[in-house]
Amino acid sequence: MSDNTEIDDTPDDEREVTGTPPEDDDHSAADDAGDTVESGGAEGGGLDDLGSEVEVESGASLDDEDGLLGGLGIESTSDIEVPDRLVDQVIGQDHARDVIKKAAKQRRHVMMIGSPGTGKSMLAKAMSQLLPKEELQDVLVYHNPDDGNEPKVRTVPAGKGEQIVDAHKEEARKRNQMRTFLMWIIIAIIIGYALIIQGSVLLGILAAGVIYLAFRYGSRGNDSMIPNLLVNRANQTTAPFEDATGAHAGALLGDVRHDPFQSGGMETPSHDRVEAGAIHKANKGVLFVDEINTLDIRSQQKLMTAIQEGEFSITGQSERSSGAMVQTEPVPCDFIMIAAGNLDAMENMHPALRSRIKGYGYEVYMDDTIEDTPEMRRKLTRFIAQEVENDGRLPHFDREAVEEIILEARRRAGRKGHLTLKLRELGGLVRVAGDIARAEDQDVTTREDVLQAKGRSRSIEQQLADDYIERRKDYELTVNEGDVVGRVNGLAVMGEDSGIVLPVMAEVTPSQGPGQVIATGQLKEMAEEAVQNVSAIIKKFSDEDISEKDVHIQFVQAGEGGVDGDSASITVATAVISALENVPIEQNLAMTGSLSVRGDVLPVGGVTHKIEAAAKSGLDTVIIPEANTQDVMIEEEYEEMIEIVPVSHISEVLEVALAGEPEKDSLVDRLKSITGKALEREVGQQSGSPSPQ
Ligand SMILES: Nc1ncnc2c1ncn2[C@@H]1O[C@H](COP(=O)(O)OP(=O)(O)OP(=O)(O)O)[C@@H](O)[C@H]1O
Repeated sequence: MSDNTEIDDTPDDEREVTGTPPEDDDHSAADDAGDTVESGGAEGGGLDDLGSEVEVESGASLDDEDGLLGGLGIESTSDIEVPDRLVDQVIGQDHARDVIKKAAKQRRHVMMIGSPGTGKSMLAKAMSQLLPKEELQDVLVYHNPDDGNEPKVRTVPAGKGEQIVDAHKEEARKRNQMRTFLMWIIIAIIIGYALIIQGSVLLGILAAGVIYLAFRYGSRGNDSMIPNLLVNRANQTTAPFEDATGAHAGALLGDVRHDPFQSGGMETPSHDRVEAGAIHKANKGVLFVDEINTLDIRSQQKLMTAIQEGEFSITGQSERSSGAMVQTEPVPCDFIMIAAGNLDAMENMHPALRSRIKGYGYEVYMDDTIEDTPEMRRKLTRFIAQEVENDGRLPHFDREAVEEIILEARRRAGRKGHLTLKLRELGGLVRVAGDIARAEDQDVTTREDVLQAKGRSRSIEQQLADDYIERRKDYELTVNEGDVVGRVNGLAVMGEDSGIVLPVMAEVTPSQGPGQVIATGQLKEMAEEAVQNVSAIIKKFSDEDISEKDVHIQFVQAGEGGVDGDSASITVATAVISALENVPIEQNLAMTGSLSVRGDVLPVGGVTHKIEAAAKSGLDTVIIPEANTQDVMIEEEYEEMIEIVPVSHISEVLEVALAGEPEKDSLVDRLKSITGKALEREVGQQSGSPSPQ
């Protein structure tokens, strides 16, 4: 199979998978051959062909589309042929891939916004492979005899530059040979004259020295005729790809080196000190700038000029250097720019540069996840093959190892029915697993290796979170049994992929003046909002008005972890109700959820990691928002350890979390007896807003 192979874009539910490759007269392999720019949105790899090309394992049927490998009948990833073109190696990101193909054809700029490791620079590189390499040019800088500080710039077809420089060098060499020959003749004559006619050896040596120096420095002029090959595109197999991420002005826009001698015959001619910037090296190719907002504003402005003009003179970037005196004629920089970054990058980039890209190009948002279909699982299998082949040293993965990686891709998606597209990180797992197998001299990487790799390739946050959980156990800080008034085990996330138990304590005291919410640190705002939201509910169901009391909230050891948004607001509300009513809370449970003013429990992020943290901390029940149930993808080992209770209303939270029976007619009693919908209605009426249907 090659990049020219048949491509199956048919949706899974429409395609019948059989042992023979699907036939498609309109899209034959020959159609794709030689297609440099447009592939009609098709993707290479032809994974659906695999069943016919590789031996199908007994029992592994291609009709088994629900299998983890999407029905692929392979024994290991070595049975998969990796497409040659980078654009065909991209997994998912269909929109971005189509845009790249279109933009390559139309020579448009592209802005790609999205999470790290989702394939932005890979696509940019892929674009450079789609551009015609016939247009590539070499750039030469020549000495300008009229103005030494304004070197001349000339372009020639790729490969010609070297020939021109060689020809000049040869000419200079011949001229130097002639001069040297002449010099020695003159020296011989002078020495002969001094010895024979004048009879003075000293005079002869002095005269010879003077002549030698005169010839030596006089001949330097010859070198100044040799042009400087600023951009050399000889032997280039694709259009250039230049990564200017984090480049300082000189590396981006070109520079002229300082010359300490500057005059007196020792100086280096200015054209020889000119250095190309990434914008010039990217001429006729792709300039990729990640985190574009980190470029200083001056560089962004100049980049904009370069985009507009398609050429940009090179000058010394340091004002105090002699290079600043030099400014070349305009140097071509006709590149396609791919600006990348996360959402912040977009907000902080120079508005004129942004509008330039917007006006003359495309903007793409990269996907973090993709729907989990048999087709995608087949592609993920190919991804593993790609990573193994690109590394060059790793053993291929057997079926079970591939299955384990696909399960991990599901887990990392954090969304039911999806697979992660943060493939750099997943590729990291593939490499660690492969390294483990290699260290053991295995022929293939097995499921065991992947499981070991998962343990080893934990992020810093995961390691910190586990350490934190262990330390809390050591100091017996995690309370996981009995019941306590005003204390609730909350849950928080650390980084992107780990959770911790974050207890919240509340105390309600009479206030001297108007009541306040007293909480410290960055969580103060969230605590205040949570208390405000719960106060409407409390007011409705009791004679208490907590706005007349001081509510103290403490996030125990919150400095060690983070709370995302308001994901601890049901925790705060429960702790406040418990403290106010003096009703204890079960300590064997933890909770996460966001509280609305009407008492609804709204979805939050990182539930899987939070649930796992609760299990690791020895808790046996966890309350999560009902809307998050579809996101739960905890590891098998935790499934037995913890019961997950989905809730949609604060009344259900209290039902589960409060210990013992509340006093008749108390706030808690009333709250517990009311269903979510009824409470919604009552609070809705109280606040004068219509209740939802
Ligand atoms: N969609 C994808 N398809 C195939 N491989 C991918 C994809 N996304 C990432 N990878 C793998 O991850 C590696 C890193 O991806 P890449 O550098 O393109 O990410 P990025 O989005 O540019 O990230 P960053 O913004 O951090 O530079 C790639 O070389 C490739 O191995």
